[in-house]
Amino acid sequence: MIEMHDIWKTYSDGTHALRGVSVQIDSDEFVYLVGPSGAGKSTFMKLIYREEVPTKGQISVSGFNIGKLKSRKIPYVRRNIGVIFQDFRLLPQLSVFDNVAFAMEVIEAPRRAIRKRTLEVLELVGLHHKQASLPSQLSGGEQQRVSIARAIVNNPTVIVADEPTGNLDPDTSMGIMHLLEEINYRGATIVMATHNKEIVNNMRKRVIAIENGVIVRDEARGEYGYEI
Ligand SMILES: Nc1ncnc2c1ncn2[C@@H]1O[C@H](COP(=O)(O)OP(=O)(O)OP(=O)(O)O)[C@@H](O)[C@H]1O
Repeated sequence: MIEMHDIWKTYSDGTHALRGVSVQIDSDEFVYLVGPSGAGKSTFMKLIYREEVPTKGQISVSGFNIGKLKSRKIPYVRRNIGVIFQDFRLLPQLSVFDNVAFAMEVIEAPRRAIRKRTLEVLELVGLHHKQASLPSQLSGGEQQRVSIARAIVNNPTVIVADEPTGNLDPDTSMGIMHLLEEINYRGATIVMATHNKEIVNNMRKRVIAIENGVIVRDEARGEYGYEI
């Protein structure tokens, strides 16, 4: 569960990226975050995975008041949140297996558990057979599936995806969406920022629209609602 109460985010140059956002997202939800460029979507997501802290207001994720978290607790909370980016952000010198395993190594999981779980999530994303490849040897869709495997390997309760299909063609994008649906079905909350009208209109889910740092629309089975 994610709760924001009167969240304001003002960057150091005075930009008001979010202006009084209040929202509740339940544990089983899949939410699309839409809105024009510069509306505040990435900022909304960064507050969830604690890349940024709010200037004002309260935010809690899975019961943690993450705006006011003690620094020693940050790694513990972060492992409960998987993040997926448009540009994949894989480590180019590491194999597919090691890119995924790395996320478990940093939390000091036991070696055998790392091997078992890494192979399990690579199977889930359909890349078991590519475990020894380098990211540069994969297609864009395959690289995104590795980044999804990395995001879910520690069993997070929340997945934040910022334009996950932004660099992918329509067919590959649908494959990624089905994978995210499966992960949601298995119990993770998913918040996904997107400019992809077809996906939002074809896979009807809750849509939260942000404009100018304010939530202007919040619909249970919403539409994209913008022309581009
Ligand atoms: N680190 C920063 N310092 C100053 N201003 C920032 C910073 N990050 C974002 N902004 C500004 O905050 C506002 C919201 O940006 P944000 O990245 O959240 O928008 P967005 O909706 O994700 O846009 P896009 O769809 O283009 O990714 C914009 O005006 C942006 O220029």
